[in-house]
Amino acid sequence: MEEKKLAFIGAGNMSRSLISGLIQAGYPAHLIMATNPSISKLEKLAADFGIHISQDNGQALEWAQAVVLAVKPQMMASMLADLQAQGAKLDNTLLISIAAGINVARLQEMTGQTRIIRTMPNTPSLLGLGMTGLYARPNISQGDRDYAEHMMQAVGKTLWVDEEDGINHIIAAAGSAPAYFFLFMEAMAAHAIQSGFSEQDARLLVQQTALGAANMVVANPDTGLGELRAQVTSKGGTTAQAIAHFQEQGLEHLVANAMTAAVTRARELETQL
Ligand SMILES: NC(=O)C1=CN([C@@H]2O[C@H](COP(=O)(O)OP(=O)(O)OC[C@H]3O[C@@H](n4cnc5c(N)ncnc54)[C@H](O)[C@@H]3O)[C@@H](O)[C@H]2O)C=CC1
Ligand SMILES: O=C(O)[C@@H]1CCC=N1
Repeated sequence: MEEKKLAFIGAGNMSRSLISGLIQAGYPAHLIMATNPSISKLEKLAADFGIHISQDNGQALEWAQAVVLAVKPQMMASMLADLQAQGAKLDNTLLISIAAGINVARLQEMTGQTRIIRTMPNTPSLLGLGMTGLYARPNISQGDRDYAEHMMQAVGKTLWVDEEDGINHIIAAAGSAPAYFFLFMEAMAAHAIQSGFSEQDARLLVQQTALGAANMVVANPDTGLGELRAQVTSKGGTTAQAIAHFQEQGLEHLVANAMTAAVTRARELETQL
């Protein structure tokens, strides 16, 4: 991929995931910078990955050819206003936002520029197993689209959406979704512990099964998810009882409602931030 000088503004969980994935994929550390108000996270990033660090967003902007906007959505407006008050110029930089709930129109207002790509990654990017949605308006060049796509492909899979609201559905299906699986695993592990397993053994049982199930899905692209489930579910057996219980309790409905709640919140943020 093209190797631009790339700055991450906001050195939190998601920046760490992306930086780690990029370094593992061979992106040169000397072409990456991260900024944060507090030094501790920065020092850890520098120690772990050998990247440049700075507490000065203006310095990062001056240095970088592409900038990942990775602060919390609620911090974005003030962070960008501070930058502009310092006299920082945003015009010549490709801006790649990973923030939930801030649309391109709002980012244009906040930055006074239009070279913006909106993305929605997720934390498994840390391991190169991310899933990222991307959206760009028609004004964005193919070169900039390719750069953002290749950057995210270095840390996982990518999917472009044609309509910006598609990003909100990516949030529900991928950005927020690792947490759904963690919640499910937490519930399973808690019950396994109640059944007498040690914490360590409960975690082993759950994590190895989740890993195996995910790999079964990946290894069998032509087999439907329902079919994979059916292969585990012997007629009159134990799985059938568990699945029947999930279905009687409305699991599908619950999942759909939870995903809708994530989309609703993303849209709500878009009107507030
Ligand atoms: N955590 C996740 O799974 C995902 C998060 N996102 C988006 O990524 C963004 C960051 O989320 P997280 O990494 O989870 O949050 P985080 O809170 O871990 O990281 C944000 C970082 O920004 C720093 N920060 C605050 N003000 C700053 C400023 N003025 N200049 C520079 N840095 C500043 C904070 O100190 C913090 O380290 C959010 O906009 C979120 O919507 C997107 C996809 C997934
Ligand atoms: O919870 C959030 O708002 C962010 C966006 C997707 C994952 N974390």
